[in-house]
Amino acid sequence: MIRTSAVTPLTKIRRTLSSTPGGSKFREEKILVTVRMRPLSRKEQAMYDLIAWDCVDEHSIVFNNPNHERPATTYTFDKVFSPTCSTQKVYEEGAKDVALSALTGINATIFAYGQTSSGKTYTMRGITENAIKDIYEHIRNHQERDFVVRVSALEIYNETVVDLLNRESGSLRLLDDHEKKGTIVEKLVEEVVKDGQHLQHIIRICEAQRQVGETALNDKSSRSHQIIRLTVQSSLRESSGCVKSFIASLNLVDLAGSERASQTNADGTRLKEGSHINRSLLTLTKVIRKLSEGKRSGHIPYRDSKLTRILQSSLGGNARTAIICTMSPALSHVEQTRNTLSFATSAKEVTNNAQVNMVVSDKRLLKDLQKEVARLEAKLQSPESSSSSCLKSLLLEKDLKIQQMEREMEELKRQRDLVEYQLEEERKSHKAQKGLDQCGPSCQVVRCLSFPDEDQSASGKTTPVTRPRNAVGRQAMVRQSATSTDPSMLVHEIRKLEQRQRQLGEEANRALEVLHKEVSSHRIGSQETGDTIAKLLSEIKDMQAISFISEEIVIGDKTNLMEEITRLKTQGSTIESLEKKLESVQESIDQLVSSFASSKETPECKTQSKKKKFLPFAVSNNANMQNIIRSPCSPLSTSRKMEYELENKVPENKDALPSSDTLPRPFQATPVKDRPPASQQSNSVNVKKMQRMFKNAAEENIRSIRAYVTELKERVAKLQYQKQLLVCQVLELETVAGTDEPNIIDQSPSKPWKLKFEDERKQIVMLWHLCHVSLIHRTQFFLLFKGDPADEIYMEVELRRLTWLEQHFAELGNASPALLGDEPAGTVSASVKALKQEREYLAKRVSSKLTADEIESLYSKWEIPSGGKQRRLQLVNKLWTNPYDMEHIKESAEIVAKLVGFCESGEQSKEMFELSFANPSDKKSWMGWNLISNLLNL
Ligand SMILES: Nc1ncnc2c1ncn2[C@@H]1O[C@H](COP(=O)(O)OP(=O)(O)OP(=O)(O)O)[C@@H](O)[C@H]1O
Repeated sequence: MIRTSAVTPLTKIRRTLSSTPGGSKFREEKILVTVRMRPLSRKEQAMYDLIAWDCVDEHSIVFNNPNHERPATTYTFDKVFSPTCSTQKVYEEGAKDVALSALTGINATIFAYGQTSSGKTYTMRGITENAIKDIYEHIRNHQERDFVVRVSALEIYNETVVDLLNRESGSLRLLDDHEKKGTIVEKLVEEVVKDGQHLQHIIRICEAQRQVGETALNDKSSRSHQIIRLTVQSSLRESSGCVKSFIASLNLVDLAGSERASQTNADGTRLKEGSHINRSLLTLTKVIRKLSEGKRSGHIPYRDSKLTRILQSSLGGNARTAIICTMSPALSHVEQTRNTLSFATSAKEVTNNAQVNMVVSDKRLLKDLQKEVARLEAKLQSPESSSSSCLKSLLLEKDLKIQQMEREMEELKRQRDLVEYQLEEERKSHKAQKGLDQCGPSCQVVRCLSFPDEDQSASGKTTPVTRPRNAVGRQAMVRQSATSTDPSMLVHEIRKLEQRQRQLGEEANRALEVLHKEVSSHRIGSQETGDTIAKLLSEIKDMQAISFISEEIVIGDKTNLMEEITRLKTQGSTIESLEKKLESVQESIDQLVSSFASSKETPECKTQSKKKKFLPFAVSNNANMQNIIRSPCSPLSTSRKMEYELENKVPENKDALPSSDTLPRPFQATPVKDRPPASQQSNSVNVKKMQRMFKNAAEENIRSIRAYVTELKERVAKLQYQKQLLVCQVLELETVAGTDEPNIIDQSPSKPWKLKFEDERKQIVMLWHLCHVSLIHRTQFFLLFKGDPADEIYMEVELRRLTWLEQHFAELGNASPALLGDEPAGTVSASVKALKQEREYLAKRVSSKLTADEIESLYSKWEIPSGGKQRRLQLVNKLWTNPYDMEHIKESAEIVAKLVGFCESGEQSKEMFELSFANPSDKKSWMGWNLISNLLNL
């Protein structure tokens, strides 16, 4: 963290223009950067959000760290406007000067930048209104000049440029304007404006045309970037008769706001819009960052987005530019606000090179010429001009007039070239002069245009370093892990997990092969059953193919962790496919079970098929699975519960178990000893009995495979969880390795555990909310970890995992649709969908898990209107919705716990959070196999 200059007097910070000798023909100046903080919104107030920022003076803003762990970060800008500042003041001090440059032939751009709902549209509306008022006042006060004002307006929506004055023209093309080194929007309509009122009217029409949509953060969120361009041309006929015109454009830009899908709850269209918005803002940020580094000559990625292409001349080019960065004061938006302030800090360093755009008005002369010609022609056609002599003289007069005008035009063109030549010469001499200066050219610009304070210049740093929350907040922990964890160990652990993943697939395969043999050798079940098992086999083989890991990769000391992470990231989809395959295997098994069940007619079988309804993973519950499987600790996802519900028989003959060491114990073929000898098959009673016996054995086998697949799913989920942990651990290691900043956190006195626990719990609750984590997972975690000192490691790991997840989601939000495939940011929307399904699942359990009295008292406590529809779902939809209110969280957890039958049970449950990376084979063997082996001991 770097402390930027504190209080700087306005006179110093006003980064004045350098004008050329002999008049202000061109100027080099830095972008004027101001920051406006809006008041807390109603929503933020209702959520008891805290104010995280202080405007300490007119130029500085400081982060109010609620934890008071570190010295506050101060950011300094040309002007900082507190929540009580009026838009009039923002205009006067942050935009007016730049806006009115357009009246003197200098291009100007004013834009608002900031997170969604931070107040960009609100601010730009006021700026535009005030600018229009001042422009027309200026026109009234300068009657000696002729003014022509034209307006055009466009929006960039999902990377498509649309004319707001003529939507019908569809998507507009951008063309390069080589002469002006800018971009032309083809076929963009320009309206000539009559007066201020007319202009306001046109702008209102444009606003109504703009793409606006509702998001969780803003009821009327602008979903596009809007650019209103006013072109002002003013002409003056000088005493010499020469007409000189100034022509310049004023761009009023209201950008769409950067957003996090997790905060806006964006889905479908909104999500797609959001990713386009974020992508073009990312390009804008890159352009600003490059320009701020003084890389004007290097490649600046203007062409990477339509926004930067259109604004090219306003970013480091021929224009004066003012940026108003808008921000929310809320603590919940602190990360986004930091990003905005970081953007603003870079923008401060960008230098523009504005020029006076003077035109010698050929067009005006042509107009005069046309008028004159028209007059003469009219005269020619009049009855008085019928005589030939008159006609001849008129024609002569006309020719003379044309010749005279052509000469005049030539002269004016010559004068224009001369002026341009002089300007070019002035520019060159100005540059040469700067080159002679001891400090060098850039130094002079800095000295004259900006005034960094002594601290900054001494340190050589002017940009406050903003880190991601996790990197700052948990630096101490990272340091610890950095010293205690060997990177190659981590890679090794990752490989071990992957190895285990493959083994699981192989085990499932072997189990199915046994079953297949069983079914075909005893002709149990129908042809369909055999087919289903064959399908299962191929599915599990596919699953193995997916999880195949190249053996060629050698784990050495020098393993490149970043490469490892990249590989793991690309495997994200592999794990997803594995989950899908498991889903499909589960479905096939369910079909198999039902085909067996339907072929049985015995009463005991009926009982079994009834029992099947209570199995947690019946086909009808598959939708819930996706959600549940994401959480490694959901009580419903444990196969144990299912096994308890399976019919269990006491073994009668343990010796009968075949000893195969290639198979997991329970999955042995039906004992040969128990098979009916061929001679006995004539005895119909015995045959029936035997057949029933085998049928039972096969059926139990299928059930056990089902339980096994469930277990597999759970292990895959755990694997994914462990991978997440490893990935973030490796990333943190890399971050720590790549920084040479002093460890600020390490120096601060450590907090008492109780306070730290409360603080971390709040962060975890917030991250659960932001990442749409399963409610069952939240409940279990919340109820299990209550501040015991031994919980510290679990808390840290959960926090890390969630922080990583949140960043991952945010990156998905920034990624281009091309990278994300057909459904952008699929993981975020999948999480939202899964959470919705989980709520529906929980709602279904309300009647069976709570008494009528309990339900009624909950309805009244949670304000569910009587007589309303789907009251159970309404109730569940209210659970876990307010991450700021710990009482609400506690009550929500208690209700969810009742609904899923979760009871707090010490260490064993905690173990489900799988913190150690010990080889899974070192752990207790899976209970399921023992149970199944008992079943086979008929
Ligand atoms: N300075 C302010 N004072 C009072 N209210 C404000 C201020 N700035 C913004 N608001 C209010 O905050 C809400 C969001 O503002 P606005 O729509 O301008 O945000 P935005 O940054 O343009 O959002 P988006 O990027 O989603 O379009 C609006 O209701 C607006 O009236």
